[in-house]
Amino acid sequence: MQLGREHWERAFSVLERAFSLNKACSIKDMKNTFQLVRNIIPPLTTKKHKGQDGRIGIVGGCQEYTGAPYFAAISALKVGADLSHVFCTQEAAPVIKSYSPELIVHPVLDSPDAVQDVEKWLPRLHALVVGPGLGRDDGLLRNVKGILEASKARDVPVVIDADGLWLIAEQPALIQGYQKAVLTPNHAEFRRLSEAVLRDPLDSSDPHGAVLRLSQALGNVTVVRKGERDVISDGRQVLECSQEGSSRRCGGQGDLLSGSLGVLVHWALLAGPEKTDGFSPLLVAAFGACSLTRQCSHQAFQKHGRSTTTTDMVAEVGPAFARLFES
Ligand SMILES: NC(=O)C1=CN([C@@H]2O[C@H](COP(=O)(O)OP(=O)(O)OC[C@H]3O[C@@H](n4cnc5c(N)ncnc54)[C@H](O)[C@@H]3O)[C@@H](O)[C@H]2O)[C@@H](O)CC1
Ligand SMILES: Nc1ncnc2c1ncn2[C@@H]1O[C@H](COP(=O)(O)OP(=O)(O)OP(=O)(O)O)[C@@H](O)[C@H]1O
Ligand SMILES: [Mg+2]
Repeated sequence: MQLGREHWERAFSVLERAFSLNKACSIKDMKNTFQLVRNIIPPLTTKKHKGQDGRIGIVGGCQEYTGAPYFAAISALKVGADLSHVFCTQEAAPVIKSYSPELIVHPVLDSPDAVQDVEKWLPRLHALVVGPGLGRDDGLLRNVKGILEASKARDVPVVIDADGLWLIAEQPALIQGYQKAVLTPNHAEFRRLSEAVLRDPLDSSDPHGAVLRLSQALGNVTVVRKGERDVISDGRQVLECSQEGSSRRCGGQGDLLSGSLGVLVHWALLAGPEKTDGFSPLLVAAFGACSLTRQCSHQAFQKHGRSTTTTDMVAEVGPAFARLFES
């Protein structure tokens, strides 16, 4: 299909808004970063079997929070994963199952055998997203510590979000130097993490530097600081994503981001650095998830305005993905 001038002008302005690398970057660089995300997306063919495009696990879901793991898990499927597992507490499981028949739900997180119960699934999972709706119960966090250690031992990529970041702020050594980890803190989580790791009050005058320093202090773990602009760093490079989103700040948008990122991390690592042109695959995956989440927010807000909720954004994942990465 021939794309018209208007399409390219619109795409160009999206790219301009969406990308900057350490403040200095050319238009070519901007186009390239979206192109790098496109490069990691596996083609849809008739030759694949179920599971090949992603088997993602979400660790979270407790008495108080059932929406967060649902949003993360359903977003992973909508981005293009084949199977999405949720490992949650016993009482959260029937609730999460009832939201969607598409999710595989394991009521194991508060069992005495939680670590073994999750560990036996690890060889079949491509990435874990740890934290959405986990809560801060000491017993659950002890189990999650064991799950993280088992994931590292098996080289499983992990995205750590929400209450998973509470655990990392308490015990940064758990993730120190693990090259297949991405942390996705919001405003409060970033402050907590940064002050715990760097043992200094957060310098709010230098948002790029603050993310760079945290990533370096954690041994080049990739950090995505969400906010008005998302700042992403692997301790070597800094990317900023300011794709147009919306002014709605309803809960759950970060869960959509972390679930999407679980899939993109798997795709990026599978594609390898030759497809990401010298950028770390995890940086490219993170840029993809940030721009996708913000585009979902933008599209949902255009339809629903102030009443926009995360469910409306989930419905936009397919169209937003196609618009950003497949047009
Ligand atoms: N439907 C659900 O089940 C949801 C559950 N959630 C879960 O709720 C738990 C707690 O997550 P929270 O994100 O509330 O974490 P926290 O309990 O650390 O709270 C963060 C606080 O920071 C404030 N804040 C956020 N952005 C700010 C900014 N820019 N400036 C100043 N203050 C700011 C928020 O109002 C909130 O009070 C997690 O397990 C999370 O996954 C959320 O994901 C939202 C949806
Ligand atoms: N002020 C803002 N303007 C535009 N987009 C924003 C703003 N703050 C956050 N976002 C976007 O909203 C999404 C979620 O970020 P947020 O900081 O709300 O995460 P969160 O608090 O973890 O969400 P959740 O409620 O799922 O836990 C990200 O894509 C981020 O880019
Ligand atoms: Mg969150």
